[in-house]
Formats: sequence, structure tokens, C-alpha cells
Amino acid sequence: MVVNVTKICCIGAGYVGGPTCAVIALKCPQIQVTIVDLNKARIDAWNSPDFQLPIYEPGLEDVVRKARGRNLFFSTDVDKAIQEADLIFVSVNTPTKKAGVGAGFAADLNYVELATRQIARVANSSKIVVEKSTVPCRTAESMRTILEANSKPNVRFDILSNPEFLAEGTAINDLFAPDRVLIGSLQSAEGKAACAALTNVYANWVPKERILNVGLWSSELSKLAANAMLAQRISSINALSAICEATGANIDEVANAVGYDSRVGPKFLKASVGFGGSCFQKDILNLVYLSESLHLPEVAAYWRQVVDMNEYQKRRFSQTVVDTLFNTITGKRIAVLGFAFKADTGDTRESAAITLIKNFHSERALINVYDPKVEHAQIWQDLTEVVPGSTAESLKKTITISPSALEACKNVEAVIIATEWSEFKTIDWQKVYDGMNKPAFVFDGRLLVDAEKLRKIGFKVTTIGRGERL
Ligand SMILES: NC(=O)c1ccc[n+]([C@@H]2O[C@H](COP(=O)([O-])OP(=O)(O)OC[C@H]3O[C@@H](n4cnc5c(N)ncnc54)[C@H](O)[C@@H]3O)[C@@H](O)[C@H]2O)c1
Ligand SMILES: O=c1ccn([C@@H]2O[C@H](COP(=O)(O)OP(=O)(O)O[C@H]3O[C@H](CO)[C@@H](O)[C@H](O)[C@H]3O)[C@@H](O)[C@H]2O)c(=O)[nH]1
Repeated sequence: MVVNVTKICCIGAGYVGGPTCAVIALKCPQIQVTIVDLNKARIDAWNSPDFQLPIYEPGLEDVVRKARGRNLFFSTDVDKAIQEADLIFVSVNTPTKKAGVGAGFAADLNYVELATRQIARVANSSKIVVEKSTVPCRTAESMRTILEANSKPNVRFDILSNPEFLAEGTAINDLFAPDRVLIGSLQSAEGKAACAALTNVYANWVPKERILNVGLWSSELSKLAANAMLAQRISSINALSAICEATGANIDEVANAVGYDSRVGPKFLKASVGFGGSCFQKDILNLVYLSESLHLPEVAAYWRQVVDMNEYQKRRFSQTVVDTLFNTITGKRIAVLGFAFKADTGDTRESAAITLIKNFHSERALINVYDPKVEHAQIWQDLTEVVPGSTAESLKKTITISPSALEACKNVEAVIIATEWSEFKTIDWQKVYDGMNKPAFVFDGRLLVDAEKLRKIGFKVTTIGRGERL
């Protein structure tokens, strides 16, 4: 049984595995941390001499610069890292299933299962195996069954659940000072000992009272519950934004008034064009599937509505653009500012901007896109996935990726703010206005710009959740 962790392996060098284990390495110089991935290009980028890391995250480069080569290593040799480690994080992707039973809802646990089988196959000594990926309730049970059925003599596996709560764009701060670290274990003596071993790793920098030790199933479910409740707040405020637009109320004022109640709190009440990101939708659909599997249709319908409301918000916003531009955008050029699913990340998974552009494209608009961080190849890949039968070449006839916000806005009829990048607040809006066709429309899907200031310049401004228009 492992009691003192000296070597950690992390399987999966993505948005979670990379930053999380880089921070563990930084904060625990006595522990050797090896992050492995099957994706060679990704590992090469983590190892690149000029720190061209595969993901953009404020503060991440500094962490990697300090720890890489000291006690932090990136490798494609998964077997070796598993064999050497006494604690293994499984931090692989768990996307929504695309085919088979539960398609469109359930989590695809194929990557988790393959990683688990690989651990069982190559491990020569006892390990603590930690579920870091977000998984349905009782996945640890399946992992344990696989590990125990395939383990070598005298090799013992203890399974922990340690879901990650970092948000992209603030990952390093979230990891340095987490609201809580959740560790789920079996309540047996061995389970509790494994839990203590991982607790000691985090205790190198996280106050003990913020490290919560709970049962395995509670830990797994808490992760889905936390995301569902955060997304539910956004859908609630977005539902209210529709009422504001119809009545003349102002969603910022409503959110502020509601958030002042200390029982509600002010965070995650920002109306928007819809939440995106790789987690919220996936994890709620997972919860819906779990509820249905447990024969709880009312519970499933309740959570399902959070995703439905998000889809409605994106549709509603797209429709407002068309309605306001005199009921047609065919042949009109519009600028979409922002492509990432939120500011301070280059990640585009489930970004609302993708749906908006798809909708505008289907109305045969001409579109200029600008994002300060997203790679052009990623934009083409995302758009070809949502426009049936398209290729990057065919899309380039009507969609252009612009090198700056100012360029994107030249000669357009309307500017759509899709991501809350702070640079969109500070661009020279007078210059934008001068370069646009008139009337010059701005649609603020992020409550980002000072609408009054823009109106004084001459813009016709529509802001999500505000009754007063243009
Ligand atoms: N992205 C987030 O902000 C976030 C936050 C909290 C939790 N999560 C959860 O964490 C998990 C990982 O998410 P992510 O965003 O880091 O995903 P990701 O796709 O960025 O990274 C996963 C990595 O795992 C690698 N991988 C898959 N199978 C492997 C195997 N058998 N051996 C080695 N490498 C393998 C993939 O190549 C990929 O690079 C998911 O379950 C997600 O729901 C994500
Ligand atoms: O008031 C708000 C807050 C967020 N958003 C949007 O919601 C999405 C998600 O934002 P955020 O939660 O900040 O980013 P994620 O990186 O998706 O992080 C969420 O998902 C992660 C993956 O599970 C969890 O670990 C985090 O705790 C959880 O916040 C983005 O499109 C935001 O623009 C809003 O529209 N209004």
C-alpha cells in the first residue's frame, strides 16, 4: 500500500492534466511528476524549448518554466511513467457519446477504460489510481473491477475520486488557491489511507480545512452537481434576460439586485449569448442520462431544461440580429468579435460563437471573424464540423479570419460581440464607426461595452437583456 507519494504520473496532458500537475510539481519539489499523453504533438509542445505550450492559460508558462526539467516531465512513454509512479491521475477526455446506447447524453468512458486497462497491464507495484476526469457516478467501481481483474500478484490498487474544479482562463489562480479540493475514497482503512496520501500532496499548499474527504460516489456526483448548478444560474439569468428585453427592465440591474442577497451571491449571474466550454453541456447531459437510467424522468427533465434554455438563448440572439438588420442578412457583411468560449482562453469547445456563425452563414451572410488567441486552423475545423458538407476552402468564400478587431469591422453592417475579451472594450470605437457602413449596428452578447458611449458615437446598439434598443 502506498502511504507516501514520491512519484506521480498523470495520464492526459490536456487542459486539466497539464496545468493541474504542473502546479503540483511547482508546489511539491520533493515529488517527481511525469505527465504523459498519446498525442506526440501535444507532448512536443509541452517540451518546446521556447515554451510554445499547447494551451493558452495566463500564468501557466511561468509555472512550467520553473518546474520543467526539475521535477516536472512530459513524455509519450506512458508505460514507463505508470511503472515508476506510486500515484496515477487519470485525466483523459470524457466527451459525450456520439453513437450507441446513450448517444448524445452519456459520457464516453472509452478513454478512461483504456487508460485503466493500461495501468492494470503494466503496473508491477501497488498504486493509488485517481479519477481526475469528470465521470458518471460509480465509474470508480468499474475502474476497480477492471484493475482487480487484471492485476499482477502482490499489486494493490486503491481508487480515489479527485474531480477538478478549475475554470479555463483562471486555471492557475484556481489551482493555487482552490475553493476546495475534493477527495472521495472508500471508507475502508485502505481507502482512508490512500485518501490521506493524496491529502498530504495537496496540503503542501492548500489549507487543510479546504481539503474535503468524502465517499467515492459523493465525490463523483458533486462534480456533476457543481457544474449543473453553475450552468443553471446562467440559464436562469438568461431566461430573465428575455423578459428584460420584452419589458424594458435591465438584466444587469436585476442580476445585481438579486445577487446582493447573500443567500444567492453575485457570481455567475452574467447574462450572455449562452454558456460554452467543454464541460457544462456535457456534464449536464451526463446528469440527465444518469437520472433517466435511475428512472427519475422529472429530475432528468429539470436539468435538461438548463441546456435547452442555453440553445434558446443562442437562437434568440441570432434572430435578434436578423430582425434588427431589416429582416435579412443575406449578402451583408458582419463582424464576429471573439471565437473562444470565454475570454483568456484559446479553447473553442462548444463556443457560442460557433453556433452564431453557423446561423449567420445559413442566412448567407458574409462574415469576418476575429479572436486574439484562437488558432486559425481551429476556427476552420470548428466551422466545417457544424456546416454540413463544407470544407475550409468552401467556407472561405463567405467567411474571413481577420488579423485584428479593427480589420474585422471594416466595411461591415454590424459588429457582434461573442466573447468577453477585454480588448473589445478598449478598441477605438470611433475608428470602428468611421470604417463601417451606416447605419452601424453593434450587438453586445456579453454586456461588455458602454452602450451609451457607443450610441453617442452614432452606433445603433442592442445589448442582451436590455429593454432599450438601438
Ligand atoms: N477543461 C476543463 O476546464 C476541465 C475542468 C475540470 C474537469 N475537466 C474534465 O477533465 C477531463 C479532461 O479534460 P481536458 O479538458 O483536459 O481534456 P483534453 O482533451 O484537453 O485532454 C485529454 C488528453 O488525454 C489524452 N489521452 C486520452 N486517452 C489517453 C491514454 N489512454 N493515454 C494517454 N493519453 C490519453 C488525449 O490525447 C488528450 O490530450 C474531462 O473529463 C473533463 O470533463 C475539464
Ligand atoms: O456569469 C456567467 C459566467 C460564465 N458564463 C459563461 O459560461 C461558460 C463557462 O464559463 P466558466 O465556468 O467560467 O469556464 P469553464 O472553464 O467552462 O469552467 C466550468 O467548467 C469546468 C469544467 O468542469 C469546471 O471545473 C469549472 O468549475 C466551471 O466553472 C463560458 O462560456 C462563460 O462565458 C456566462 O455566460 N455567465
